[in-house]
Amino acid sequence: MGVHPRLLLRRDRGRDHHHYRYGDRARLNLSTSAQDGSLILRQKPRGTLVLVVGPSGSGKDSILSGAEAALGKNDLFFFPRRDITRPAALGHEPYHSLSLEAFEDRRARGAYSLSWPAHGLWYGIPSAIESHLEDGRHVVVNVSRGVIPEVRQRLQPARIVSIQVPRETLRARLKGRERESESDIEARLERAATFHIDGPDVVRLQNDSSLEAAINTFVALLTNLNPVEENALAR
Ligand SMILES: Nc1ncnc2c1ncn2[C@@H]1O[C@H](COP(=O)(O)OP(=O)(O)O)[C@@H](O)[C@H]1O
Ligand SMILES: O=P(O)(O)OC[C@H]1O[C@H](OP(=O)(O)OP(=O)(O)O)[C@H](O)[C@@H]1O
Repeated sequence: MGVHPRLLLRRDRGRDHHHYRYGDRARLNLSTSAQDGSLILRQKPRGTLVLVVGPSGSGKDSILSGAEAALGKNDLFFFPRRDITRPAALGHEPYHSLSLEAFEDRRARGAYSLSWPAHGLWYGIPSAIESHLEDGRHVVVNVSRGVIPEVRQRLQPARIVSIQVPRETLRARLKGRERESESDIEARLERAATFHIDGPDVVRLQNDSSLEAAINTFVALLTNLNPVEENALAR
């Protein structure tokens, strides 16, 4: 005999509707009709995990921060803070700075949904994103291109927004940012060419003209997210 998943019932922060969950994927919303008081049962879609990826200096943080300014107060979206083993307040991304020891401890205790090393640092995305996704909220975050396979396996539906910038523009932007040394900049330019990102869940976003134009395109994409058909991903 097969094992049936548990049916979970929870009231959503005092609001006038309930969520039912059956197994990992099926979520049902039960609410009351304002017109005649009848009960309405709807399937609630899981939120999409939006990965902003691209080489160092391509504008990930700038585009994310513009989108957060536009949508951060909208309850349909969640923009998590990353944990980074980098000293505090280097650059404009509002991250949570911590020591390598503290990071390893948190990682061992399951505090991160995703984590990776890059540029001599460790990065972590808090595991809280998973309950936001389950609640139907879209989670938007800057990650390494290296975590894409894991996300495709474990955290569907996902959308990968790949930021595109010509190499010489990248070099000029990294110099202008004044966060890294010359040799760090060269290493980041080398790394820029090491990933090839493709698939039906990938959207390419050019950031070679004004930042405002790129932010507007990204915000339009976020407000029109449609899940990619799962069978398209399996191909
Ligand atoms: N469209 C753009 N035009 C001009 N400068 C930009 C543009 N997008 C980003 N920048 C600048 O380029 C630098 C790198 O951007 P940043 O957002 O830090 O990139 P990333 O997070 O991908 O490393 C920053 O100094 C930023 O202000
Ligand atoms: O594996 P890659 O795709 O090359 O990415 C490496 C790292 O670079 C980015 O971080 P961060 O925003 O701190 O660095 P950046 O500002 O220099 O891009 C990205 O979020 C990864 O953590």
